[in-house]
Amino acid sequence: MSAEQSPVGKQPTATYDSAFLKACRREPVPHTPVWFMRQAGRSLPEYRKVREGIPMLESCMRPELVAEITLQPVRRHGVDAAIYFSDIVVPLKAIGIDLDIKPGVGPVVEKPIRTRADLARLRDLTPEDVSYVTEAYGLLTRELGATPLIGFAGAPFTLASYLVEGGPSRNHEHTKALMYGDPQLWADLLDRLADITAAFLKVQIEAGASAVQLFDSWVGALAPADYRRFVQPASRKVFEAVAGYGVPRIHFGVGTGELLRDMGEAGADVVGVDWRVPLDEAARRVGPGKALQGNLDPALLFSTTEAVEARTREILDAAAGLEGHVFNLGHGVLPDTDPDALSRLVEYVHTRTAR
Ligand SMILES: Cc1c2[nH]c(c1CCC(=O)O)Cc1[nH]c(c(CCC(=O)O)c1C)Cc1[nH]c(c(CCC(=O)O)c1C)Cc1[nH]c(c(C)c1CCC(=O)O)C2
Repeated sequence: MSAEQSPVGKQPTATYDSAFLKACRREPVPHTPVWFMRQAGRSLPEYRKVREGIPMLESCMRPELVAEITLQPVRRHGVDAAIYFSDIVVPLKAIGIDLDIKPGVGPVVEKPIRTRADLARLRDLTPEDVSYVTEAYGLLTRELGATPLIGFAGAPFTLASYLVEGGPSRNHEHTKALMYGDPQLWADLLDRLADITAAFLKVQIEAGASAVQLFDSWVGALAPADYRRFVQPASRKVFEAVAGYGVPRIHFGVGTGELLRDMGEAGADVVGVDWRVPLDEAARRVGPGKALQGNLDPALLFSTTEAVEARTREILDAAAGLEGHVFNLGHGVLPDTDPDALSRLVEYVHTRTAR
């Protein structure tokens, strides 16, 4: 399929032919593409500077600021893709859920969603609710040239966890109580969230996202049979809703070694892997027809350059037989990471894999 025939029709041929999108499509690449989850913000001093005095959610609603923060890691590290600067709770805020992102804590929901009556608070998302997103994508696609821009959303389970718990949770007790105790209400909640998430991804693709990643960060808390029964139908609904656009769909979660096949089967083209499962083993678990993304332990970046490079070589060796590989960390960049360690890593992967 050529760029001109691309169902989205907006992305330039050079973007379509980028190493990142080729790897996602399992085509031959000039070098292994690299980007980092949570590359925008967090460890960069230039990020802290532009964010000074501006609350997180407010910064997500200012198109010029969003564009600047999204571009910072591309300029600094030379990564092969940009990820749109936002947060997984932005679409929930946009439909009027009373939540905030507390520094050092994460998303906090004033009145958690736990009853059937609460479901009514989850109304449909329209493009007008997130017009600032469309505007920021417009600025970004002009600036980025051939560098693809990844759109993203939180998956229904991970969003439900924040909504039901009222904030970050280690054990997801309220979430699981609802899931096992009232399976019909749970299914209806996840279905609502699937519609909101799908609508939010559509806005991003129509505004110029070249790929999308669905973050199910906390779904590793579930056993495979429960994942298939309680979560997979909603995640599948999201992936199916955007299938027609033809942009690669990436799916990622932490601690999901036992769920990799099921998460792929939910409808992903690329399966994200954390550092607990080697990529060759992950490929056996996922099965044919999908690319993999991963999987350097983000904490390793606090070690020596030699240690980072030795482990990176092991990852690239394990990935050598894959149909497609996008190099990434096994979870997001940690806030105290030395930005130079990230730049060196990009350079190292590019040099090692140049063909
Ligand atoms: C679970 C999750 C969240 N948000 C996100 C996930 C999935 C990825 C993952 O598993 O890490 C996704 C996310 N959040 C943010 C991005 C930006 C784009 C990127 O660089 O990847 C992305 C992709 C910005 C952010 N999201 C948040 C910040 C920090 C807010 C601040 O600066 O005050 C940023 C830059 C806040 C946030 N938002 C969330 C948490 C747990 C926290 C607090 C912890 C933290 O500080 O990182 C929820």
